[in-house]
Amino acid sequence: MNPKAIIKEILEKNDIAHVVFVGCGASKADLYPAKYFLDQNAQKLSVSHYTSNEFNYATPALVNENTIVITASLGGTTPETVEANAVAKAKGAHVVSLTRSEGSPLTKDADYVIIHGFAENYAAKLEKTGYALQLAVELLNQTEGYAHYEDMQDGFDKIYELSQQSALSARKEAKLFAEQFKDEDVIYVMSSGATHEVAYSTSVCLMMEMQWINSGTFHAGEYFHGPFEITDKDVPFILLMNDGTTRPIDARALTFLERFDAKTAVVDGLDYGLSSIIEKSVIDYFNPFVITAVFRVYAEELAKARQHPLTKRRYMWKLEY
Ligand SMILES: N[C@@H]1[C@@H](O)[C@H](O)[C@@H](COP(=O)(O)O)O[C@@H]1O
Repeated sequence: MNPKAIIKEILEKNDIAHVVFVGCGASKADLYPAKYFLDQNAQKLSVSHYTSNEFNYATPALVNENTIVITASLGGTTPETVEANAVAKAKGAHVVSLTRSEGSPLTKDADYVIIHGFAENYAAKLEKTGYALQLAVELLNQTEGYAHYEDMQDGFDKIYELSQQSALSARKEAKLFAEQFKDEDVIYVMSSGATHEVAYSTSVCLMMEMQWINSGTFHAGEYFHGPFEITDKDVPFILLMNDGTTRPIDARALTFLERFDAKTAVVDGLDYGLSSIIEKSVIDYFNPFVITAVFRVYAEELAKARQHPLTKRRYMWKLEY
C-alpha cells in the first residue's frame, strides 16, 4: 500500500491526534524531515521522535489508538526497533514500518509495511526519508489540510533524480574534501532546519561508526552557545547548508568559521539547483535529500583516502551487546 492509502485506511478506523517517529541511528535521523515537516505545519497533531529504547522504556502516555507510530529499520532486525513495534501495538497504536527487508522481524507487529530501496544507487538511499515524509504529508493533508500539498507532490516527483545527479556531480569536490580531511582526528558536523539530523547521522554513522573518527554534532544555531569556543585556525568542521528558511542560521555559522580560518567543508543545497526545481513553499523539506546524497560521495572518498572501508566494524555484528 502507498502512504496515501495507508493514512486513509487508518483514518477510517480512528481519529488520529498523535504521530510518533521511532528508530535508531541513521534510521532515526532519516525520520527527522517528516517530524520537522509536521512540527512546522501541523496546528493540532502532536509530533514526537524517539530513539527506539527511549520509546520502549519511557513510552509516552499518548500512545493509544489515536496514535500512529512510524518506525524505521533498514535491516529490520535492530532489536529495540522491533520491540518498539510490539510496545506500540500493545498500546493499540497504528504501526507503520519502513524497511528494506521484506519479512524481517520488524514487520511482525507492523500493521503496514513499506519496503524501500537502499543499495541500488544514491537516490534509493533516500527512499526511507521520502516515504516517512510522504506519510507525514498525507496525514496532515487528510486531517487538517495542507495548502502546499501539490508542491510537495511535485517535489517528490523530482527530488530523487536531482539527488542522484547531484551525487554523481560531486565526485571532484568529494575527492578534494577527502584529501584535505583524511588525517583529521576529529571532525565537527552541523546543520539546521530539516537537515539537522543529517548532520547527526553524518557525525555518528559516517564519521564515528564507519570511519572511527571522533566527531561532535550540534545544531548550527547551538554552535554559538558552546561549540564555537573551540573554533580556531584549521579546526575541522562540516557545515551542511540549507537553501531555505533556516539558511541565515547556517550562514551565520559559516561567517564565524571563516572569520577564524577554521577548516570548513560546506555542502550547500543551493549549489545543486534545488531552488530551480522545487517550489519555495516546500524547499526546506527537500534539502536533506540532496545533501545526504552528496555527502555519501564525500564519505566514500574519505574512506578511500583513509583506506578504511565504510563497512569496517570492530563491535557491530561482532559482539553481543
Ligand atoms: N549505521 C547503522 C545505523 O546508522 C543504523 O541506523 C543502525 C540501526 O540499523 P537499522 O536501520 O537496520 O535499524 O545500525 C547502524 O548503526
